[in-house]
Order: sequence, then structure tokens, then C-alpha cells
Amino acid sequence: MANGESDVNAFKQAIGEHRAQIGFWQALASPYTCEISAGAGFDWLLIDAEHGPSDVPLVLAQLQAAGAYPVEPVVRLPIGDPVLIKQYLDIGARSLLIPMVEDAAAAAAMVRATRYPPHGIRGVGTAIGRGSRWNRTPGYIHNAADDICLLVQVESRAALAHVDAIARTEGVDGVFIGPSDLAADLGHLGDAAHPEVQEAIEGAIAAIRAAGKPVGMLIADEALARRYLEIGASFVAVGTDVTILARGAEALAARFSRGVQHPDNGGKGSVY
Ligand SMILES: O=C(O)C(=O)C[C@H](O)[C@@H](O)CO
Repeated sequence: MANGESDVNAFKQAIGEHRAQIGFWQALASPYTCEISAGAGFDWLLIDAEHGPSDVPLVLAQLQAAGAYPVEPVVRLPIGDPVLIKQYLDIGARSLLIPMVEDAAAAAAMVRATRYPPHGIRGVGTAIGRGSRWNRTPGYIHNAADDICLLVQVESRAALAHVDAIARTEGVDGVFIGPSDLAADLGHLGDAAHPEVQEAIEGAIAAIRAAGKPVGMLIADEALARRYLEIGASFVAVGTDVTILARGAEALAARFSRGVQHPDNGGKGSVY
């Protein structure tokens, strides 16, 4: 059954049991490439509305493109805003990644934004929302929180200082460590591989696991990705659509750096 069609959030279950879930980042903001990625064999796709050009309508199109595939779309919001959380849950995102969460109070506020009263402040719009499949999903209004997977990002010194309390916050289903922003805040802008950053990342992984919660990461370096999985991370994204396209296109161009001869130049050279 496709995602969101009243099926259980298998991704949330898997990370809750600390089973590895391999992800792929979607920053191209294209439903076409999102569908290509959805069928590639990853366990989850991160649809990036923080750094990518995706907005609510574009995320909706990507959710619909991935909906028929056995992959969990995780939507990263631009900010931890209850209004945006309401909108993204209503269009059918059920796994959310919230950036720049720095303490337990902020984490708890995000939990409340995903829940209907009396447990939270999520506005009720199930009749017109794709999240409930327009009230076709039996019991959605009462059971929605069961399949909502709330992931928060730890990616600053301040957040590191509160990582245990953030992880232990009831309703936080996982903690994602942002290596790029963490490196920047630790004074190593652009150098997530710096020993001080790596030490902070591994310490955070240990702390989050000690709090009983799953750990996530985005890391394109295969050796580092495997290292993090080995020491306890579970939802690890191992690449991005943009990077594969940009670097792959550059490499192909470089292989033909002298250009390709065409028949209209007197028939010299190869044609394709
Ligand atoms: O801080 C980080 O690292 C992240 O949150 C992931 C980033 O957005 C970036 O690495 C995506 O390319």
C-alpha cells in the first residue's frame, strides 16, 4: 500500500528499533526526480524545504510522486513553525525534520505542533487535508500522532549542550545531527571532517542513543556514513540529488573536454 494510505509508518517503526534506514536527499524540488529517487531502493527520501527551493505546493507534488513507492518521504521544514507544521501535515507529510532545535522546550513545542488538542495545538482541517485523505482514513483525527514521525536537528553548540534533554523529550522520535551547520558553529565552516567536529558528532550520537532515541545524519562520504551506522546512527542519508547531477555532469563533460565532432562539420569524428 502506498505511503500515507492509512498504512503504518514503517520508517518510524524501523528507526524506533534502531534498524538502519538509508536515505537520499531531494533538493532539486522536482516531482519528476523525486519519483526517480523513490524507485531507486532507498528507505527514505528527505524533501528539503529548508535549503532547497521546495515550498508547500512543490512538496505536495513530490509527496504525490513518491506516494506509490515503498519509501518514506521525510519533509524538512525551513523552520520549526507550528503554522508550517500544520500545513505540511495537512498536505500529507507525516515524517518531519525540524532544523535548528536548541533545547528541550523548543523540542516540546514542536511535539505540541504535531498533535491535536488536548495534547497539542495542531489546527483541525482533516476534511480538506490530504493527510487524512480527506477523511477517508478511518480514525485519522484520533490516531494521526501514531504515524507522525517527528525528527529534530541538533546542529549548534547550544543544541549539543542540551542534546540529552532534547533526545529525551516525549514525542521526539529521532534526532538528526547537522554536520555542516555544526561545523560552522564550532568554528570550522565548511570542514565537517575536522577532528573537533567529528568528536562532537560521535559524542552526540552516543548521547542520543543513551537517551534511547535513534540518530540521523546526512553524509555523502561513504566511509563516514558507514562509521556512523557502525557506532549507532540509524537514519543516514548518503547522498543528494543535486550533488549526483552536478558532479556527474561535470565528470561527463570533462571526459569530452575536446568536444564531440558532429556530421555537419564534414563528417569528421564520431556522431551519437
Ligand atoms: O547542517 C547540516 O549539515 C544539515 O543540516 C544538512 C545540510 O542542510 C546540508 O549538508 C545539505 O547539503
